[in-house]
Amino acid sequence: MGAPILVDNADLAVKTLGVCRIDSPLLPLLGERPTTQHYIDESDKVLYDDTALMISSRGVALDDLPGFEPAGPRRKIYFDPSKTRVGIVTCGGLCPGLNNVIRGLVLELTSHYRVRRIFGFRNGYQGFIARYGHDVVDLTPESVANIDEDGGTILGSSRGQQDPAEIVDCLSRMNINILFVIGGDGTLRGAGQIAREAETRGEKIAVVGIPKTIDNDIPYIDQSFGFQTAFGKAAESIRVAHAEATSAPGGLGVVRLMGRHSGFIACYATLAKSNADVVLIPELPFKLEGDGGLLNYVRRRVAERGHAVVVVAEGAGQELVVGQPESTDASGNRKLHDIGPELSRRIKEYFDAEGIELNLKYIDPSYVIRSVPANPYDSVYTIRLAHAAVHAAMSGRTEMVVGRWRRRFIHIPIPLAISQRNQVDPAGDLWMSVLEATGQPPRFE
Ligand SMILES: Nc1ncnc2c1ncn2[C@@H]1O[C@H](COP(=O)(O)OP(=O)(O)OP(=O)(O)O)[C@@H](O)[C@H]1O
Ligand SMILES: O=P(O)(O)OC[C@H]1O[C@](O)(CO)[C@@H](O)[C@@H]1O
Ligand SMILES: [Mg+2]
Repeated sequence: MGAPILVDNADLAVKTLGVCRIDSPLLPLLGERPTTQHYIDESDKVLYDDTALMISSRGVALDDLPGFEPAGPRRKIYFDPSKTRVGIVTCGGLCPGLNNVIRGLVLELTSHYRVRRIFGFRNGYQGFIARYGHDVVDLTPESVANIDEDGGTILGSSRGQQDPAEIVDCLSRMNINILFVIGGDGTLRGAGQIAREAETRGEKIAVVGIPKTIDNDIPYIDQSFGFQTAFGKAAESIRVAHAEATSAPGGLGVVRLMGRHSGFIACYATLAKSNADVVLIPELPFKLEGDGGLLNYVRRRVAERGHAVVVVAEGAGQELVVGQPESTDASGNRKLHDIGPELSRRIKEYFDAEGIELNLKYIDPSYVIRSVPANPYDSVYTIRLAHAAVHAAMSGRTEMVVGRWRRRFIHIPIPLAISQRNQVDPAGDLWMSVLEATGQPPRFE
């Protein structure tokens, strides 16, 4: 049986604004380097398939094998640096490393390419829209020098739909040639619209994204920046919950972590601090009642060990919260019901009804995990993504994001990056590791 063919070369082709005629200022650094494990030449590609079955199922010649365009500096670039004007914007929820990306972009643009004008647009896509009255910020090596020491984003962020035509009007008025967009799936949808609006008008504006998501829900990326910092911080809450639970009779810690549609934070935080007994993720519905239900399992676990810790991702068990109104945020994302308190209430009720002592401590680190500065791993990762984004934009790539696929830095067309959501695969080895670490059954049903 052949493996399914997921994408082909047409899906992976990145748009360019035109022929590159200008020698890159980085040329002296580039030399003649062959592709190795540590470097990939611009003429090469990073293969999409990496198993023999996937490759053989295509029945194609090597040239036709789908491969991502590698990131990195090009020998020829599209934009003349001395005349290039750049914009940077951050949108959506916070993520560790946003300031690192801004800093990395500014330093690479100025130090190597000698770009002179870089504008920071304030408060997400609102920053382009005149009626909001947000000033633009001049970004210089001096103004970004130490911003990586702080969480958040010096530019501010926002949610809420803005008109791509108005955004392109603004970019044209300001003669901006390159726009760097740092944001999640919604932001990248917006970035795609901006790139296409510019294209329709015949404007040569490169729109390059740096995908941001603590939920790690953007596909075709090994892991998103800030994710490691976020789950590391989340793991501290699991440790706290465990300490509380083990220090009281009938101790139970319930930890609610972010993750709307993807349970990666819950899984990784649990594996990082493997003393949770149960992990609940949005990808796997669960039943509370009955022999195979969660309540019975938690009761048994507390009886056997004297304590237990339950980790629940915010998008898990939404169907269990009834009678609350449905709503959306400014960007149209569904606002989730708060599963943490509801789950705690149901567990308490159950233990009360069974007449079993319970000392439940509820912990929700909430925004703490995403507003902290990037850890050293994410600091390295963000600066490398920023470098890759600058090289891509200067060479005229557009409607694309930078990413890392199997440890290689690559270019991903925006339509592909927003084509689906990255989720924990209940049949995959990550979830298997979670089951191994917690000892919980594969399903509560
Ligand atoms: N479907 C869409 N089409 C065009 N633009 C969008 C769309 N969804 C969101 N946007 C734009 O992207 C911005 C950010 O979107 P959103 O609030 O969904 O955050 P996000 O980028 O997905 O990040 P997060 O991971 O925090 O949700 C919004 O200000 C909005 O203008
Ligand atoms: O409260 P806010 O800022 O709208 O964002 C909350 C959401 O943003 C995220 O952190 C993603 O950016 C989700 O995990 C969370 O549900
Ligand atoms: Mg989103």
